[in-house]
Amino acid sequence: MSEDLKKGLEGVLVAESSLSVIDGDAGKLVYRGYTIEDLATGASYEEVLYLLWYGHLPNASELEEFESEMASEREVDDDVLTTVRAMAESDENPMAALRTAVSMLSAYDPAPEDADPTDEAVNLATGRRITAKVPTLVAAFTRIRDGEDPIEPREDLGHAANFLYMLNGEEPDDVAADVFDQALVLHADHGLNASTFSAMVTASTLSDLHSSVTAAIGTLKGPLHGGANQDVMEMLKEVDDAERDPLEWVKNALDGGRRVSGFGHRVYDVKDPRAKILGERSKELGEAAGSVKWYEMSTTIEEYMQEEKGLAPNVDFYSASTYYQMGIPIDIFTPIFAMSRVGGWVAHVIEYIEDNRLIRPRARYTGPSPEETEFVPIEER
Ligand SMILES: CC(=O)SCCNC(=O)CCNC(=O)[C@H](O)C(C)(C)COP(=O)(O)OP(=O)(O)OC[C@H]1O[C@@H](n2cnc3c(N)ncnc32)[C@H](O)[C@@H]1OP(=O)(O)O
Ligand SMILES: O=C([O-])CC(=O)C(=O)O
Repeated sequence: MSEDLKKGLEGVLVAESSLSVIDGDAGKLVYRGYTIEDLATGASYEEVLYLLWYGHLPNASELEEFESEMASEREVDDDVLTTVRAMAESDENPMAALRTAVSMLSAYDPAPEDADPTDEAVNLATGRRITAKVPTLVAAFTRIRDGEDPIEPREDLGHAANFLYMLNGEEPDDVAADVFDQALVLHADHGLNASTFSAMVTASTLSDLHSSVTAAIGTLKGPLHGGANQDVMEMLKEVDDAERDPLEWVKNALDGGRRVSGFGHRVYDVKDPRAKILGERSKELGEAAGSVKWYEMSTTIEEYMQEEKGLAPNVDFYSASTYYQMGIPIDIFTPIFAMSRVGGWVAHVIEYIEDNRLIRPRARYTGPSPEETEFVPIEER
């Protein structure tokens, strides 16, 4: 075995996957053969879930049946809502609350306790239930935290529109529902990103799907991964509130050795194709509201980061101002990412464990050898 050390597993191939592929030089993303641009403009989040989970785009009747199955699974048990309330009232971090709530869902899930963890039909049904319930958990947490009562899901709305309805208490207009649905499509899958890999590591021990998704949520939470969308908006707000020059803020951050959230990527060397689409949405939302200040601030920073650091924006950079202009609270930007990516986590787990092998890399040992140490019993230390 080669002793080459690949810190952060950069470039290491660990699995085969037919789910999504990234061309990091050209800035292209494809789900099962379909470009992200075609899917973002032509397919709903439910269609993309179907594509990822069942291997092909649904026809009209397949989609209708799938949408109604998903919609019928949205409600969560009262015990789970009680725990969500306790976490919201004690101001728990929204991603931590989501991680706990998803873990708790398993206690109320109808899948048999002794189900074979590699049973695809069981995993598809469980994955569908988890994916259907995540928006209900996020909306309930946010409303309770903001001093409002949670709103029950509706079955007659699509996945995106129903979430906005549960969040705001009123049906979204078509523009809001479309922009949000598109954001869900764009975030659904992205190769072996850290949270997906985390889900796969858990699944590879033949653990259960709730455990995999719980592990993935914990991984997505970090600021180097999904947590960056919240950090981007906090940066833009800080600059705006203090009426500072955005470039002065960015230079200061870089001079202080800090990273600018929303820039850089392990796989893309050029602008993330999702950032291109979300940038357009951010601009359109600004134009509709009569001010493109968030978009302009973002493009100013983008140009500077590209010229000075050679770093291009990733998906989190423009999702931030898109969500903000839709009135979504900043600290649920990352739970919204999870709401979409759960589809990808489920798909990768099912794909990987079909031909499972325990994921277990090695570390190069740099500690002392037994010749360099002498064991001393505790009473003599
Ligand atoms: C959905 C997603 O997960 S997209 C990514 C979201 N995360 C962020 O936006 C956080 C900011 N970005 C980053 O921290 C990184 O670009 C990552 C974590 C996304 C990718 O990291 P890696 O591929 O491991 O690159 P690595 O961390 O080795 O960085 C390479 C160099 O670029 C620099 N760099 C990378 N990103 C940034 C950034 N956003 N701001 C400033 N410098 C950066 C690093 O400091 C490093 O410089 P050095 O070689 O002089 O030390
Ligand atoms: O692929 C990655 O490393 C991070 C990312 O953009 C994503 O998960 O969407």
